Amino acid sequence: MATYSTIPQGRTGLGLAAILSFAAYFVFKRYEPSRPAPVCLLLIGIPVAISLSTARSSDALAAVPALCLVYWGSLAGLVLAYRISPFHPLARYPGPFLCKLSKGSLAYVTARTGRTYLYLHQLHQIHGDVVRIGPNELSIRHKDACVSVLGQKGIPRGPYYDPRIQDVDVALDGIRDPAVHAIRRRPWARAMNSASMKHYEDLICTTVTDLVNGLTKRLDEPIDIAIWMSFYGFDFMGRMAFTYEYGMLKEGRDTHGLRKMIDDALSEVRWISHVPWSVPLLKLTPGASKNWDTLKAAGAKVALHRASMASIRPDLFHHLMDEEGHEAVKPNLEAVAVDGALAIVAGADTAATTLAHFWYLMLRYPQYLGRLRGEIDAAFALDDGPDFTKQANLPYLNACLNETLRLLPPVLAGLQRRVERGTGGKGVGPYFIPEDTQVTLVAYAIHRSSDAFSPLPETFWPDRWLAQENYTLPGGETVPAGDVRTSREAFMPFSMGPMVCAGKNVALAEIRAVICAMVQRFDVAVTDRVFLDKWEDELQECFVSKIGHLPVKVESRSASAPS
Ligand code: HEM
Repeated sequence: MATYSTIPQGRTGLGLAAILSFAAYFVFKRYEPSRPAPVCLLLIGIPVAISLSTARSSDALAAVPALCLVYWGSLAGLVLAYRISPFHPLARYPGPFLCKLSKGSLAYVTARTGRTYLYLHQLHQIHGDVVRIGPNELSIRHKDACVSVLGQKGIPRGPYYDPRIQDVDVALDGIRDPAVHAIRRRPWARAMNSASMKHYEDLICTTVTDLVNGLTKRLDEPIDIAIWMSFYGFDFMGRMAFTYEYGMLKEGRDTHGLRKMIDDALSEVRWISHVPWSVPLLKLTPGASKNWDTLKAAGAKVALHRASMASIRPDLFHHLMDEEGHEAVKPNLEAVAVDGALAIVAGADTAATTLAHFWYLMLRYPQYLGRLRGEIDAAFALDDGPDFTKQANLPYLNACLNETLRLLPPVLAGLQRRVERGTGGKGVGPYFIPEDTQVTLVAYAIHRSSDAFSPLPETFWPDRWLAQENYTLPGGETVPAGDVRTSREAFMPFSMGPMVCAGKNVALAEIRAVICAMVQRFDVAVTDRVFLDKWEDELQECFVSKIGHLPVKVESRSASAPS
């Protein structure tokens, strides 16, 4: 019996499919279509059209599978062969074979383990400062790359940010076009000016008092300090962003289930930034982004609640809604609601993670706490309210905080930029990056590179941030200043340049205030060292971090405390 491939029209059809797959390949390469309509047209429309036009009408349907197989097979073959060929512009860079073939490989690592930051760090240890982590993507660890990639004259965001494009509007952190981003960033700049900061400082004081009261009520009881730090982060952000009371510190529990909601939502979609073209498929799959939708709705609900109130005081919402009328075009509420949800995740979660990491490191290396406590005691009497300027200038406090953010930055990996087509390429540190290439900077790996931070780049050693003539290493050995390298230009926990964290100053102020208040009043003792041992093993990356539990006992500060 004649099959489709043995009849003359069939052979014509298969030949046509192979030829048109070449054409489709060039269309994909040149225009990178990502919308469902053109993608479906190119992937399904063409083989179906060939079968309809070449098969006898009675065979047309039966011919579709054979044509699709030939068409897709030759298209995939072309794409993969080019990606590993010596003609590819990134051919000379080392990296895992599967990563060169597809970003699906990194998406898989992220989905399965959440430890992409560690995987990329290890790749850099094997291959050096530049690793090919995708068909068109390089991860660069060189200390001089950060400013050229992220700085004022840096590179626009890459497709990693595309999944953040929401149904209604895109949050600030998902905007890739630098001009559009600059417009949307203006209200954030007003929201973070010095007048606004004064207002937030009052809110920090109130929230720190709630934290101290909450902990005082639970003295000597086992508590999870990581959870308490997130109560603080959420209570503060609720007040600061929306004049909203989450009331977690007062009640001593996650009143809105936010911690779990964020963990579930971000774990569910963490892989998707590596394969942003799959967003439309995800949207078509019922329940695939259920937790993410729940989180968005929770953020929007608080924003809409705030919208129902009059302009009462200069919270973040007041600026984002432009209640003072600075902008010619009034912002729409949906966009502000999306930015509000962003503020809760980007603001509350990151600050809480930093504080949890700080306590983990202090419990693991208690030798540093005494010196920190001595500095804080000398600067403030216990009853003094927080002096934000003084706190910002305490050298050892800032050294401990920087060292925490260096070793365990809340955004562990994932700052991606793209050298756009038509730019002719870009010099990044000592490298030339061809156009059409994505560049990823992994804070976790850069911060642990010995070119940027030495000696002991993997060790918690706050002294590296202090200006000294001689340094005593953790092991007791003394080294001259010339042997200590601390590359501030490679320190990027908040990113840098035009897309630097919009809440950096407020985050630092709220974190320092908590550390000062707690270190002066309490001793924190770990109840089970197993949790200290597990802490870094349980750390996962979901753009922000997913952290574990840290059970401790908080005690009233004893006279015998180290000082
Ligand atoms: C320790 C705490 C924090 C850390 C480590 C942190 C870190 C970061 C990082 C790495 C980015 C990505 C920038 C990029 O894509 O290049 C970012 C963006 C952002 N952060 Fe933070 N953040 C913190 C706290 C906060 C707080 C408290 C707020 C709000 C009050 C906030 C609001 C934002 C916003 C709005 C963006 C998007 C900026 C833009 O696209 O222009 N962050 N943050």
